Amino acid sequence: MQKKAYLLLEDGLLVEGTAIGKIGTSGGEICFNTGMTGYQEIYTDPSYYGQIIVNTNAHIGNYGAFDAEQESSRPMISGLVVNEFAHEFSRKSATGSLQQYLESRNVVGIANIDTRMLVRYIRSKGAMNAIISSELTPDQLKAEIKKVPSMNGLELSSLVTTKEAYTVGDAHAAIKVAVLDLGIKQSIVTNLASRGVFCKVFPAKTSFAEMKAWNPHGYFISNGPGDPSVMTYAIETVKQALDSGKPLFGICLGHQLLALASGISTYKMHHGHRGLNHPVKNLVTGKGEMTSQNHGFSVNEKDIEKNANVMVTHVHLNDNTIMGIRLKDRKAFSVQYHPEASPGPHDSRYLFDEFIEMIQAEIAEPVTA
Ligand SMILES: NC(=O)CC[C@H](N)C(=O)O
Repeated sequence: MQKKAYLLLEDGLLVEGTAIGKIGTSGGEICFNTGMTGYQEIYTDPSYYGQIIVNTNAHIGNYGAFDAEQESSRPMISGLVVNEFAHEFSRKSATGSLQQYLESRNVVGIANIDTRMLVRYIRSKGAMNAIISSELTPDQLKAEIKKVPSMNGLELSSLVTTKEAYTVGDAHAAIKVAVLDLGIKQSIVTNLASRGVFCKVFPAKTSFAEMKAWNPHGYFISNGPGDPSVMTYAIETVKQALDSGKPLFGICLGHQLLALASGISTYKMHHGHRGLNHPVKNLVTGKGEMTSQNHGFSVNEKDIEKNANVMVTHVHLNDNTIMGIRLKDRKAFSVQYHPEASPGPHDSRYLFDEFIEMIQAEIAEPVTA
């Protein structure tokens, strides 16, 4: 017999389903991802820390779990909501079932939920907190959900960043990049290292001076969870990295921090973008890209209009939100979406090449002091 579970939303919507993963109670901000594949990469993306994920794909778990398909060492999500959950899996290389994977890693989930209804609900009401439980009554949950912190104003990177700095790639490579880990996805580092970059990944609160002492040719600012506007320590690091004149590239949270360091504010979106087929237009080349996205905050369009030093390079074709910026007086650029796309289409991987070309140009003709 499957155990009963409840999902309660902050505004009082209560839905009943069946327990998956670990028996327990867990709260967070509820958001949905429309990707049809790549569930394990999504659950282990540290940008999702503090969030309950609704997978819109109707079947989840069919291909089991596989150790190599992780974006970090463990699932980072606060909970999981699915429609039909596959307890059986059909892939030879799988290391186990998704149920075993979630249970052994303490992820609380709920299945047999009308996810289509739920997504339409979140889309109309906006982002909000939720709680899942396979042990508490609906009345107990009403008290419990009040303890879940709001994503607005929440700093989370320091909870998911690496404790110690580490290196990835060939130590004799011609290019060295200092990576600020605010909750980085492994495939971002892999994308840099596979292009011949020697990376040193630093903990979130590392001072700029410490990163500079390693003598990198460029700086990379990673993705990560939480509200960028309260990350004063990281905004300061980005400002100093910009002042150094060395090339800088930011992805997602790193993009938001480049904007904040340039005097442009960020805001919480109504319900965010999370999926694998978000259409983006590159305004420089005029080309379209299908992109992988996962963000709930965005860079303020109005502030950009007032800042002559910031050029918009990419926009979202569904809602015109800012998807990429470049500074006119610095070798610095960033995108709101995920060019490493794990999971997702590989249309935007050229951005890693552009970063490397920028570094090569700087090495050939340094403009830095
Ligand atoms: N993937 C990310 O880096 C997410 C950035 C930020 N936490 C947001 O939700 O917008």
